Amino acid sequence: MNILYSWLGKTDINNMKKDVSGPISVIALKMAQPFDKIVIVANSWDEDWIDYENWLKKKLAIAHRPYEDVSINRVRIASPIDYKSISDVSQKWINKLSADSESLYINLSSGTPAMSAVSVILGKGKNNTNFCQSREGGEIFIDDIPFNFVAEYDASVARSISSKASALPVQSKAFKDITATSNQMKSVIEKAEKLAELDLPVLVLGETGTGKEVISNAIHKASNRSSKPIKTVNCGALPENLVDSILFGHVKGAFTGAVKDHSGLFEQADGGTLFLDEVGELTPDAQVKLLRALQQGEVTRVGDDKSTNVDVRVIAATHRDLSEMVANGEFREDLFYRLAVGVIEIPALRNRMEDIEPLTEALVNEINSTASKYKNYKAKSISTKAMQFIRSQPWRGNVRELWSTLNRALLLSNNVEITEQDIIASLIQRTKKDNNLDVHLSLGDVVDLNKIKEDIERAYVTAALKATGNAKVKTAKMLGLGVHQNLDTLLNKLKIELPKKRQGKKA
Ligand SMILES: Nc1ncnc2c1ncn2[C@@H]1O[C@H](COP(=O)(O)OP(=O)(O)OP(=O)(O)O)[C@@H](O)[C@H]1O
Repeated sequence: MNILYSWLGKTDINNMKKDVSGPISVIALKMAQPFDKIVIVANSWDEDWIDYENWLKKKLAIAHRPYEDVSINRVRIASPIDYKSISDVSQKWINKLSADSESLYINLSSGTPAMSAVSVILGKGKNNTNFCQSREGGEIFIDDIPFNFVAEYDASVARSISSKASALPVQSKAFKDITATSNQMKSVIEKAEKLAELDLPVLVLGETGTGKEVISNAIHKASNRSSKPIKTVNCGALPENLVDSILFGHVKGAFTGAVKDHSGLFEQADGGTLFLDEVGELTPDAQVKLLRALQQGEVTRVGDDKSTNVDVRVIAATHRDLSEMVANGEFREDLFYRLAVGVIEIPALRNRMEDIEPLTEALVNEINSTASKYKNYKAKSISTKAMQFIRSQPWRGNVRELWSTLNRALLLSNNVEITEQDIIASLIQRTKKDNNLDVHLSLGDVVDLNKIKEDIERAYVTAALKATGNAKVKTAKMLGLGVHQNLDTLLNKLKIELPKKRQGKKA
């Protein structure tokens, strides 16, 4: 039996809508030997599946090819660039289809580069797999990928096992200071440990203060490059006229002020790691320069006429949504795919509540130990009520905000046991500026202003109650309502009921 296996691509759908052949249909209709079965896997565009399947069947029937056994199968992946979930799905399908067929053809033209890469790696491990692609204009060709992945893989497994045996303690040590009690954070560390071993670019995502730099440094420390430097550059702070010089270096006399030869960060990180912090802030011009250096693996100092080869692993981090920036044309797609080979997403602290208490304890120990050098400093601990309060806070600035709040509380309070009040006094007061609504209305629009007002009131009252643990006086103060009776009026209007206070057991 001849089987065709493919991801469903956007081009396939778009072309179907124009009744024009796309990658899958070109291969299905033009391959010398017809397919007995066509298996398509997809994770989106559900609404078009039936149309697509019917359209393909019709085209096959017209061409007198088998058309009954065409199916689109739902698969779940974390994202179109998430290698782990793509590999899980592909492994299942490729194993099954390879066992069911004499010849399994895998279409590499549909789907994302990550999907094709995984298909090639998995398909190369089977003896009955062929890879095919289609070119614009309807031509198809069979790809003979002349590379023995299996032999290469065996050799690399042997290398990795021997390096693991000698490097294991170093690796776990690199991550040991990172508090990770929640399951979310445990899987972040697990992924980071795996990626540390593989010499691949890594993109670390997460809100500000979640620990992106800490994880990136640990990845470097746990990697085979740990004996070489990790160099950090804050891309948001790169002066536009000095980007080239900072990243690639310059020679004496290249510009006014270039009084001696200077190596750039790429050369300084040679053999090691370059950490590009806030990579989403790179200007378009700097993105082009960076991409070129990564593609060519060489850099040229400003004012020099020869280039130097560099061997640098790049770890990039950002709090911005890079995929959205790519979609909006603010970040180059080719650079994105180069950086986002391994992707780690660090969740916000408020979404991993189990970490708050152990983190607080670890940070308190660290602050106590640093402050022990002050003559009159006494080691502090956190009271149960203060810990409860800490757990109830949203920590919008994540671990960094928690750290600075604790630092202020421990250094400034005279209490050996830190109270809830000490923590409240140490919180940075944020003034909320949420009044800058940019509203546009067109003639004929109808707006229910009362409903909008009520939704806003409900959202703020609920959030404030959560933050204060339902304490009415504090909530009223937080919302600028004055006396707590005003809060009661608002709660009645919004029909929000507070949980009944527990009565103490009578003796
Ligand atoms: N899981 C953790 N365990 C212990 N300390 C942590 C953890 N996560 C973060 N920290 C501490 O929190 C602070 C902020 O971390 P880091 O600078 O890595 O955050 P970031 O995400 O890179 O922030 P930004 O986006 O603002 O650059 C640091 O002092 C770091 O040591």
